[in-house]
Amino acid sequence: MPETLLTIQKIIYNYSSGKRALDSVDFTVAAGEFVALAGRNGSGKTTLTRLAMALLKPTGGSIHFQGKNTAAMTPADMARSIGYVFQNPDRQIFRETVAQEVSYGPEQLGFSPEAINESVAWALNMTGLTELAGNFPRTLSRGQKQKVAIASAIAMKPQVLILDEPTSGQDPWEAQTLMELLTDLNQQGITIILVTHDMELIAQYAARVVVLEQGHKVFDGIPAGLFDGSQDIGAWGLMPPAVLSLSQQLTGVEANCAADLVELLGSAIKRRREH
Ligand SMILES: Nc1ncnc2c1ncn2[C@@H]1O[C@H](COP(=O)(O)OP(=O)(O)OP(=O)(O)O)[C@@H](O)[C@H]1O
Repeated sequence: MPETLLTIQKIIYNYSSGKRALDSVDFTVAAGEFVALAGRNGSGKTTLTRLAMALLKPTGGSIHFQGKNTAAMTPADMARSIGYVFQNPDRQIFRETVAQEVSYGPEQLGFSPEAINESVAWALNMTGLTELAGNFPRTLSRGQKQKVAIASAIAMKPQVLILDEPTSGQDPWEAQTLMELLTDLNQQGITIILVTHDMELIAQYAARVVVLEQGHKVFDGIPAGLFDGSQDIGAWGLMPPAVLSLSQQLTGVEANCAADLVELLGSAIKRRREH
């Protein structure tokens, strides 16, 4: 059985305004998972990930990483285990070249010069940025900047990567390339926690989805279980992916993505011709 990496137990978080953003949420993540964290605006997703990174301290409950209580840990401590990619890549890009940007984290963590070179080369290669190593990051496209942010996070060799809406503001092509990158990273053993509103991405890429609603966890299971009609997802501000609704109507079978729908329709047409 895969090792449990992150264990969030009965977490409560109140902002200083008195707003209770999370109320008794349990959330565990095992090594190698690809989990989506969904929920309407203000449901508590960012608060939960910021707690996991020790950027916030819980009002109640506990957070353990690999069995160790993180109460006394700082964001810098957590950065060794969990990489965080912000929604807006401009928030975390400030060095002169892509390579310098990506080497910043490993330098801060005290990697040896050899280890820095090795991890930067690996991270640039994984994200397809090797050719752009000498470029000025701010002149890159939004999708490329997002990849620089991901390269910077994975160069620290974290076990878990948390991404907050990484495809927002990207065209469908960039979004798909980015999701394929996350799938590759997951296959290389990096655990992925993806914060997203995008149900199409959840259906196509995530193995598990956790839904928050007004600071409560209301669903934790496989994406198909979220979209099979057994849950009142409209009450949580969610809509099933269009491709899934369409495939149910046209073929009576659920397709997770457009490619699956094309295949299902192709076989349905073939069967009809044969009869
Ligand atoms: N700094 C803050 N001070 C007071 N309340 C806050 C603060 N940050 C967030 N909140 C409130 O806490 C609740 C949860 O916010 P959070 O940002 O975690 O939600 P979210 O699901 O990430 O939303 P979004 O999808 O819009 O990013 C919301 O009601 C929000 O208004």
